[in-house]
Amino acid sequence: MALLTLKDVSYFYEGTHNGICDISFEAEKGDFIAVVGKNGAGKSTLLNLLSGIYSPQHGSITCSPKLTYHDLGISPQKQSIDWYLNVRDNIMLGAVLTGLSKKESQAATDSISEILDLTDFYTRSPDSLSGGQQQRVQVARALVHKPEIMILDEPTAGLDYRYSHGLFEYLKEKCFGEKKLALVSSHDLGMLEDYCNKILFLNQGQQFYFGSMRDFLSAHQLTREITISFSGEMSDALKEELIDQGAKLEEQTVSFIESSVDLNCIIGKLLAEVSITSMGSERLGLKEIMMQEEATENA
Ligand SMILES: Nc1ncnc2c1ncn2[C@@H]1O[C@H](COP(=O)(O)OP(=O)(O)OP(=O)(O)O)[C@@H](O)[C@H]1O
Repeated sequence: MALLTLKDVSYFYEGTHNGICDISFEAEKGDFIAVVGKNGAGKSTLLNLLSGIYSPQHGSITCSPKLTYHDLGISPQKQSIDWYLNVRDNIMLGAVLTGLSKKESQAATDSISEILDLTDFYTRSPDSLSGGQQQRVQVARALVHKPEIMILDEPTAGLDYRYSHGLFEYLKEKCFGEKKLALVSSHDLGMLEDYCNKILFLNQGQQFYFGSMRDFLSAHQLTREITISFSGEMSDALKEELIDQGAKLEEQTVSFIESSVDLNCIIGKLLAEVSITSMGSERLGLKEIMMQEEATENA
């Protein structure tokens, strides 16, 4: 049973063709959804619609059972910290505004602050913190009241590896353990690939794919990336030919997507000029798949 249903949702910024068009999907309790797409694909527009910041100009967004604003935890891309409050009060405000008592709010603030390692900054003003520390305050404020639906727009922006992983571990536990729903955009595709069970892939405001992350990856991982290492000097003509065929050339390696070239032909041409020292292949990651799909779609 879907918790959140989007049907043909469109939104365009006034006087432009920019925005999102005909987005439809159903999200269930326990889903941890990666919202991906390159710059300008429409991720923030969609997340702002889900957050209620914008209203659809066409189509509908419904929740079943009906939830209130307090069931949402929202961390927008643009920072929304109250600069005149200290760190502790900023986070606590997120709890108090959802109707928790002062005592409950204090306990909830301590709990999320422990997880995001913010207790040492409690009395500090947000503008005395680093960008990554401010981002953690904003995320803590969005999550402090343990919302049913978490809408996080680039929550790991500015976070180092340790905090990004800590946050994704927390979200994983909330989604898969406590059956809450999270929709998260990020340019850290490796992290999304590792943690999320579903993916919404937007391209130029359109829905390119929505479904299981595993299915999306395995449908594309039939192709592999081949990397050939060589010694010797390659002629400029061969370099140009390889690049024309979509190969990536580095110092002494050439790599390309298996399905996009005639492998025997490339090996023949390489052997005519250089010595091949090793050859390996790797399954494509989410990043390579998206780059490949966007290139095909936009060609
Ligand atoms: N306030 C605005 N007025 C007009 N156009 C806008 C506005 N905000 C965004 N857009 C345009 O709408 C499209 C979608 O933007 P959006 O911010 O949703 O993309 P995004 O996928 O979140 O990108 P990014 O990865 O860069 O954050 C883009 O073409 C963008 O230029």
